[in-house]
Amino acid sequence: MEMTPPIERAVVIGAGTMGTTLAKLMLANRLSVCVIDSRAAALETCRQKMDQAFAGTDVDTTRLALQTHWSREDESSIVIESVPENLEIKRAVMSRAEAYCDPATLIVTNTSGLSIDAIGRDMRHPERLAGAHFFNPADLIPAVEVIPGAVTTKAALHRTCTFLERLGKRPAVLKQAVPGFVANRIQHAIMRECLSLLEKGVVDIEALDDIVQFSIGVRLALSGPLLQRDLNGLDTHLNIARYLYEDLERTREPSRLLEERVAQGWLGAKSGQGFYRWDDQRIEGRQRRTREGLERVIAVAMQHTHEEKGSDHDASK
Ligand SMILES: NC(=O)c1ccc[n+]([C@@H]2O[C@H](COP(=O)([O-])OP(=O)(O)OC[C@H]3O[C@@H](n4cnc5c(N)ncnc54)[C@H](O)[C@@H]3O)[C@@H](O)[C@H]2O)c1
Repeated sequence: MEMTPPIERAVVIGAGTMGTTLAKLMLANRLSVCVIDSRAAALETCRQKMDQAFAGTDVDTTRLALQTHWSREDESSIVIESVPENLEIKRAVMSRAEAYCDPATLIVTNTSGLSIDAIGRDMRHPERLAGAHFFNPADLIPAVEVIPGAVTTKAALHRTCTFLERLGKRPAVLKQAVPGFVANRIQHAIMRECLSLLEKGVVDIEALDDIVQFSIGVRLALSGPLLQRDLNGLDTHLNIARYLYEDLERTREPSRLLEERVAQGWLGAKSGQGFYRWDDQRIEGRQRRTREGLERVIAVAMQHTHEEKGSDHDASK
């Protein structure tokens, strides 16, 4: 059987929010990484963030290359496209990728929900293109949704998953692509209902956040919704679904409340005002504590899942 060599080099396209944490993930896992961005300033910021993140550690940051131009790549490289969520920009990147990569180079797109087939429409070899949807920050969050296009080969999906596992990730393969994939569909379903409850005046902002965080939020850190419903009882869930669904928000349009806030420039932390008020100090503190907190929550969630797997195994003996 023909053997494909292991991936030794990651080429990340786009040095933005995601590209920077992707580079961090690669370096922390001792991989060479080349980050390509059309803006030199974005590359400079990426360099500063890597120096900051790995100062005083044994991580070799000389494995990081920052370029505004492409280099030739072979099958020991993976290209991870992480440019803005715009079909034209992503298609242009695919065309550059094909010009510089040999046909066996694996290419993945970090799109949050665009069609993989639409991104690969003009490619000569779209069979080696898959979706690999990371979550922010990519160096911390374990899950990665892996999405096949209509012509993606099983071998390309398998290579993508093997690569992700080597990075310590938990790749989960979708059977087919749907807009927003899985996680964003669920996140938007939750937010549609949250915004509807605010609009109807059922609850205020702080109370809503408190209820969600300290009820379903903390539970979801330990088990997925289906496993949780098993423990709760499917009959109980059905009884509630029977009377509740007719009252849930079903709008096909984004919430008016959201439209109004964005129209008046209330974009969240980056504009100083969203649902809450923000200043630089508050943002910095929140980001630092969130990162530290996430590390702890992820460790607890991993440990819990590990113990559960062990006890399931014991029970089946
Ligand atoms: N931000 C998130 O939370 C998040 C989470 C998961 C997935 N994503 C997805 O990841 C992708 C990137 O998102 P982001 O938030 O990092 O965007 P971003 O705007 O922060 O960064 C994009 C970078 O791409 C660069 N760029 C633009 N055109 C380019 C080109 N032709 N060649 C090279 N570089 C180019 C820009 O200069 C910019 O630095 C999007 O598809 C987004 O949907 C984002």
